Amino acid sequence: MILKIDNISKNFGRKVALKDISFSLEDGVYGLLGDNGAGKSTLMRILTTVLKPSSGRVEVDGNSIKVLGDKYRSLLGYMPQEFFVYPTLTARGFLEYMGSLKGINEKDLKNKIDEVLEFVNLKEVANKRVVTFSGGMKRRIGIAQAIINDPKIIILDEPTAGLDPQERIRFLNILGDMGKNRIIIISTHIVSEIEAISRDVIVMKKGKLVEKGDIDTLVETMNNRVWEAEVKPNYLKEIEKNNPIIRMKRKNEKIRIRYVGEKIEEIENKKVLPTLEDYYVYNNNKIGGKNEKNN
Ligand SMILES: Nc1ncnc2c1ncn2[C@@H]1O[C@H](COP(=O)(O)OP(=O)(O)OP(=O)(O)O)[C@@H](O)[C@H]1O
Repeated sequence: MILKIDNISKNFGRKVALKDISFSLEDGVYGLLGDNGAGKSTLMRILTTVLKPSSGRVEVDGNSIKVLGDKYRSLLGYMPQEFFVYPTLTARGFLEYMGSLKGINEKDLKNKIDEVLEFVNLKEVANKRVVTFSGGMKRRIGIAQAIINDPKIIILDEPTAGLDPQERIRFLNILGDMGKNRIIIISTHIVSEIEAISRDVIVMKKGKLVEKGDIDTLVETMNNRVWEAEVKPNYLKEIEKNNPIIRMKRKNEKIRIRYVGEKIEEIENKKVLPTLEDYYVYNNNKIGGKNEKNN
């Protein structure tokens, strides 16, 4: 299946939320990265037909999703950042409701519900009301409803927010497997999650597409640009002027840092292998960061 996003723009009044976004996706898991307000949710809402674009079109295998209508929606699974659940509904009741909305017949629905409850690790609380769930449990029931119709396109808006580390790993592993014959798009602020399960990443900034590419190739561009060093705390400000700091950890009276960019000759450095986070922070800082403001 090929999902093509062709010249999509979206304005809210005078606010330009998306500007001329174009790219194509084939089966696989894609990470969608971008700072707050970059336009990730707006793009996802357009892909799920919740919002109409101001201009441009989305196609599946050459057919406009506007023309496909319900046929397209039957291929979709969507977990928004927030969703409404009737206060009286139990987890099972909610999935019955969502499953019937998605046209799953009664005979298959029970098995399907058991399967997805097992998948998201909520079988034991199947008969508890969703309003009583913790944030992480609500996230998981959101994932369950998104996948109940075995969708070919799954769109998850920050699905791991509120999950504890163990649940997060379990969830990411299964998603990786599910991407073999589906298109899965996941937005997250946690760059390492994308690296763990996606081959490709889509980077957005201020409503524009900055990059779409193979993670390994993008990360390679950071070879010889990532360093670790131990510095005195009062030297940090100096470093930050030109080199974004990725991580820091106190070590006795010094601070151990990981930074990106040109090597700072005045300190002792260790060259380290780059990650997607290094790539993201380095490039995010360059485009629209300090450098652009100075122009
Ligand atoms: N309904 C709306 N009305 C007006 N402006 C909106 C609306 N929805 C989004 N925006 C604006 O469009 C821009 C993109 O928002 P969007 O929610 O898509 O970003 P995001 O990348 O998902 O951010 P976050 O990571 O914070 O969820 C923001 O400036 C936002 O304020």
